[in-house]
Amino acid sequence: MRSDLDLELVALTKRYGTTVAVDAIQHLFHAGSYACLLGPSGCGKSSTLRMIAGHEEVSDGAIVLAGHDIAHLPPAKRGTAMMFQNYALFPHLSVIDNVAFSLKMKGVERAERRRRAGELLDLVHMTDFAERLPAQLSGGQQQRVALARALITDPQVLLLDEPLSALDPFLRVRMRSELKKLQRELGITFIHVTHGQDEALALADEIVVMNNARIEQAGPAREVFNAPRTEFVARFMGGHNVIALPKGHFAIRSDQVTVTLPDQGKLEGRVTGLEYQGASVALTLMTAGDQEITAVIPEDRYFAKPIQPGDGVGLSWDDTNLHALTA
Ligand SMILES: Nc1ncnc2c1ncn2[C@@H]1O[C@H](COP(=O)(O)OP(=O)(O)OP(=O)(O)O)[C@@H](O)[C@H]1O
Repeated sequence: MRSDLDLELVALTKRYGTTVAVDAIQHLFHAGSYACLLGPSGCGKSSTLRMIAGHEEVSDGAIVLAGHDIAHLPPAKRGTAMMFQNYALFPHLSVIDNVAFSLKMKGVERAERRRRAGELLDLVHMTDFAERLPAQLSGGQQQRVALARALITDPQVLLLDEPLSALDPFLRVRMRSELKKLQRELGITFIHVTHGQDEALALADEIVVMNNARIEQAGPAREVFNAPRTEFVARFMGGHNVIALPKGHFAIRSDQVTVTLPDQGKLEGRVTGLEYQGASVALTLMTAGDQEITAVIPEDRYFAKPIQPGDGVGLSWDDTNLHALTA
């Protein structure tokens, strides 16, 4: 259902000289949703985000927020705010002055901007650090300050460029659940750029997969993971095999491939590799037709009847789990 605060990209294009970084993309971000722009390095994610923020000029197309084309407005007038990868805090300003900065630029008087900044610091649990300088904070704390600073303008859309990439893996997982919680509490649209599939699956209501300057597939996280439409999406999301069958190319999840006795499968193969993964075991198999297939088996099932590299096996699946690929 469309709402007044949706954000729509209409044939949005970015060219740098002869390089087309974003090629006439079309997309509707529903108001209040958490969207992840996902794709490999160089696919055009950051250029898209920066155009929405107003930090990159639009070559062609429109960016419609709340019914108005904001593509040519200055960043502060768009109803969007951006949180940068390196947080971009002012090193000489205290935490609270960093957060209040954009209100100062707008001419809001000191008492009011400190009150508002205090509220935002409370929201991100950083009240106790209000008078510190950014250099006296950990990476995770700096990130909270950067979030508060972006949110102080009351944006309808918060844009986050790889917000978790500077954090260590443990903190990354913790901060990602905090981001999700914050988005739910605020009820505004978050658009989060990442090249991490796990991050996108964990956070997004909607995943927008980009490849070569275009949107390859967009939809709810579960749908994009379970029903990839192209070979690129199947491989990039991971956890899938792409197999060529007489009727065409199909994706099937590795945990939906079963290993049988050699003459009982749909395809015959040989085990070429074996990886213990804790809860499961990943078997790499080469079919008679030279296709590499991975089967992920629960570890108890594997150890009840272990098979070894070199063993001949059959491979089977439920045909309803095959997803036809269009490219
Ligand atoms: N300022 C620029 N001048 C020229 N080309 C650029 C510029 N910025 C980006 N590009 C090119 O545009 C394409 C898309 O870049 P972009 O940064 O949007 O991709 P990305 O998906 O965000 O990549 P990454 O994950 O590495 O940040 C790339 O081919 C890149 O080299």
